[in-house]
Amino acid sequence: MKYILSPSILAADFTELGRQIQATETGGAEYLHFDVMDGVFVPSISFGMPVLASIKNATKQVMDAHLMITEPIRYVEEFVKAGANIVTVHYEACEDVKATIRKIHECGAKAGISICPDTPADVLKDLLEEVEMILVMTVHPGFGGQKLIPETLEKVAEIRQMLDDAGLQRDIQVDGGIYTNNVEMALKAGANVIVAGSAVFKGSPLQNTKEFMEILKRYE
Ligand SMILES: O=C(CO)[C@@H](O)[C@H](O)COP(=O)(O)O
Repeated sequence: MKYILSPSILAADFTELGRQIQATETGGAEYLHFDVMDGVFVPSISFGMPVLASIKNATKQVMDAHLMITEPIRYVEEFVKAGANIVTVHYEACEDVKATIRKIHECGAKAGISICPDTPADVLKDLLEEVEMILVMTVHPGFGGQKLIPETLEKVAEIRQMLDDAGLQRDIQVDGGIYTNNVEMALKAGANVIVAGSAVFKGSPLQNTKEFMEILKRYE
């Protein structure tokens, strides 16, 4: 299994964005995470397609868009056009989850499905085969800089078991409150794609990325 770091630019210094993204790429982060918030599904508003479009040609990283928006099917095509290679939508935000996943694939992107901390893992049972990635939120979505909720990692283990039982190889992403001092808890539970915002962008993004990558390499 591949272990990947996906730095969330939500925590970046936007006056230094290009340089900071470059630093994470140099440090070994293969993905770049975009936390898109609409002020409806989550209480905060972040950024949208123009930000992805302006970054698209500035990095070779896989553009990993996490849509924390209501009825994301409405915007899938625009996010893929703006450069998203992976589009992750929330189970709780979709009226028709399967149609939304289909739309992502029709647009040419990989599909991820995400669940909030209070949503049980078994809602995903019929969806695991349909997606390339499952995102288990380790904080309540809406803001960066929160503390990881340890119980969410039990769901990571449960989903990895469900995947193994079904003979499926899928990525499991975790997002929220992940630092170098707790990332191994997530890796041991079965996650292999790590989102980190504050832990990467506060201080030196290059050094922080390298520290994460050293840990991830031990699990390869
Ligand atoms: O997606 C969200 C919140 O909705 C965040 O969890 C960020 O993507 C990660 O932020 P840190 O907790 O790493 O600062």
